[in-house]
Amino acid sequence: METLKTHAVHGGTLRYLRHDSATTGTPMTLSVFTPPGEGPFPVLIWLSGLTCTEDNFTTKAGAYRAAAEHGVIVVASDTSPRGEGVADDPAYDLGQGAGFYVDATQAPWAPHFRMESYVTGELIGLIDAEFPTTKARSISGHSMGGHGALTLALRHPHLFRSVSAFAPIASPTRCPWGEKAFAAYLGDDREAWAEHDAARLIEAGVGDGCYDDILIDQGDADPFLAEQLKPELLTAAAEAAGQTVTLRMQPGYDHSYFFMASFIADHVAFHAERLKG
Ligand SMILES: N[C@@H](CCC(=O)N[C@@H](CSC=O)C(=O)NCC(=O)O)C(=O)O
Repeated sequence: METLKTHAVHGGTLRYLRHDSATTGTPMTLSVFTPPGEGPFPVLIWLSGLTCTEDNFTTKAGAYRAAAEHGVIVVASDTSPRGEGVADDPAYDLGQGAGFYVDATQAPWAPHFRMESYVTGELIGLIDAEFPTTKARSISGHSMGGHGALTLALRHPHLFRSVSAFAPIASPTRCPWGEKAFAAYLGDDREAWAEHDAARLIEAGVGDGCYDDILIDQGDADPFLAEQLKPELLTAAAEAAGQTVTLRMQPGYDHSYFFMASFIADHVAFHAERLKG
């Protein structure tokens, strides 16, 4: 891994890094915060939303004071492969910056858009190899990244101790962002789509019993709430399946990183409690 920049923050160290990914076949960038001390430390993986790189969370979420206090490494991934030879779309909700944390099966996306394998395989392996980790890890994310955190945690429960999300796309098979991306990346077979839909996975009992609670914060002034995010589909599925989900509707908050900065410390504490047990 190549270190691009290093900053001291809250007594720890923040690094911006780049590596050549065998999974996506492209260079991938990320940031890693290590708390003060020698470690080993547990890890929180963060997945961002549409249009983001690793930088949005790193500069705007204000997560590192809490991460330093709790002794947690925080890793922020990019949201897709990028580069001149990588397929793209002019719209903000498809292609580069919009990888949706699935492995694409369709042309022209399939060769590089392999974000599920990247996060659950190569990224996690690299972090454990290069940083002083306990090998215990949790996952969280925002919007498209909230969908990614929930689905990767449900589909790979052996990898994660806990999962939380901010304003996640709760059921991508039932909203315009998800329908567009899944049709492009996964093709016409809606049964294949359901395997990457958090509400439908919970409904089907996937990940059953693996997480004692799933913490979700959602702003009630979020402009995407009714059309794209639909947290009620997640809570209905959870109730039917007997999965505890704590959905906190936060009055007056929108979809921005100001919302996340307001509650990120609660999420770090939620994960730290489960990572240390
Ligand atoms: N450009 C779009 C909306 C883009 C947007 O709001 N992106 C969100 C994530 S949305 C779901 O995945 C985001 O995190 N943006 C980056 C930031 O730093 O705020 C539009 O104009 O509608």
